[in-house]
Amino acid sequence: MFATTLTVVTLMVVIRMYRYLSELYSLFSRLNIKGPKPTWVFGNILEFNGKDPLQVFTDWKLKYGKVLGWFEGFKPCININDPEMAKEILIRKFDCFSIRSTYRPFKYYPDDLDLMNTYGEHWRKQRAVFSKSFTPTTLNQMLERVYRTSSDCINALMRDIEVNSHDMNLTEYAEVFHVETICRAMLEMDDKSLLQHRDLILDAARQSNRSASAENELAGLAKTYPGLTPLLRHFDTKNKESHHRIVKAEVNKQKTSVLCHLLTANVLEVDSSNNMKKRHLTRDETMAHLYAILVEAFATGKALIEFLTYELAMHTDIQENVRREIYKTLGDKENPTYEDLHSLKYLDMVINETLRIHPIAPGVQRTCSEDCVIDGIQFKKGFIVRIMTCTIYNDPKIYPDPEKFIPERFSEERRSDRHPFAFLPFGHGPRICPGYKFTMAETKIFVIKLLRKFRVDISSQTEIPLKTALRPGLCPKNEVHVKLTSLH
Ligand code: HEM
Repeated sequence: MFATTLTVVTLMVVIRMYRYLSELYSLFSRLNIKGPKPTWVFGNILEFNGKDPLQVFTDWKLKYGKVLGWFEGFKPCININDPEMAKEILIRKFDCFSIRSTYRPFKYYPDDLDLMNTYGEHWRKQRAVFSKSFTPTTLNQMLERVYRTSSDCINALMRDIEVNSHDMNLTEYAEVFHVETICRAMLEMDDKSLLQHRDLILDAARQSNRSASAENELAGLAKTYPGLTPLLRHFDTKNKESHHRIVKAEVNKQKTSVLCHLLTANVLEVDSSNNMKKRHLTRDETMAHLYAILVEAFATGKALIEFLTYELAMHTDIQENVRREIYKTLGDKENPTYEDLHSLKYLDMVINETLRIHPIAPGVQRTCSEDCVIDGIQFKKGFIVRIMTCTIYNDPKIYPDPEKFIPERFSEERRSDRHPFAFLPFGHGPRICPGYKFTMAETKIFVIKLLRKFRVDISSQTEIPLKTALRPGLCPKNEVHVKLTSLH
């Protein structure tokens, strides 16, 4: 009797599973959305084995067009390879796509409260507070502290070039420059606190990005099968430990900029009697924002400096144009203001071209929160939607000779000929990266200081072409080496 019941139950489970899976994996053909054929349980993830994921996305675009559907394990995903559709999703239909799907599978409290991971009313209120940390006035105050850090970095390079026969491992300096910039400029840490906390912060940022890296099989498994995350997170030990260390660390609460703003800002809320009341951010909300700044800003900003310096070394004529613009626009002014930095138009173009060729954020991700139709395509609640900036950037119809480094593509004239959503290095719409003005300013300061002191060339150790990895943003896979020669 028991054996018969067991057989019947097993059979029913198998039939249900079969029905569920055949319905799931035929979803896109029923919706008339083209895409690679999925295999059961794995979906299309096996196609990434041993390949560059961005190349796989490009190949799919060439084969299936501007919108395609595929499966990450059991999760239905749609890739958007078209600027107009990107605009619909990020702006016009924002209410259906306001949720960001996570790309850091292992999160620890209070990360759930940061901007990356929240949505709805909570996100809207926190975002309003966070954005106010980056007004022109606060940016100018922060930049003063970036100058100090960049001067320290350039002095260290000056000191070390003799020892290293001019071949420099730029990655080491970019990492330290970047973490010190965040600590000094955004958290207004003094030298003593910096000495005390720098390594802790550096370790937390490294571990968080390592944990979410495409090279980490544990993260891959958790992203593909989110149901396994509670089990898998037990193995994410280094990231968890460094996260807890930093969340518990006491930060200087008296004199800080972004931190000070977050500590004193108010959010408006409706209380139980339906009255509006103001309240400060909780300690955990503040900590969540600070942690997000550290890990988001760290890897992206460091990668931008590495990619940019590599391109300047590869194209010394462009480097010379940038140097000329710096002297022509700023003269000998050591510490230009935020507005001065804005007038370096050619440098802007060089940075933008760097972000096009090396898309640090190769996609902008959303989860569809309600069924909707765009351009005849049916988006169902729960779909993961990725706007594939990388496939738009290497489309020869949008960017002719896409493999060539041509800053002039970003002149105002040439930009106005293109779709405004053909370039989205920091996303777009209400969820656009709140740190982009700071990043652009910080990167420009680094370049100004670097090019005033050194000529940058490739060295015998420069990897050409540069190999890249997704950790979780696009970054150089190995250390970036360049040759520096003092100009004085
Ligand atoms: C090269 C540097 C950077 C790149 C390429 C970059 C890129 C991006 C992108 C593509 C998004 C998603 C936007 C969207 O969904 O529409 C984003 C969001 C975000 N970024 Fe950045 N970012 C950079 C630097 C920074 C810095 C310096 C900070 C720190 C202040 C930061 C903090 C954030 C936060 C908190 C969000 C979430 C915003 C929200 O959902 O409301 N990022 N970033």
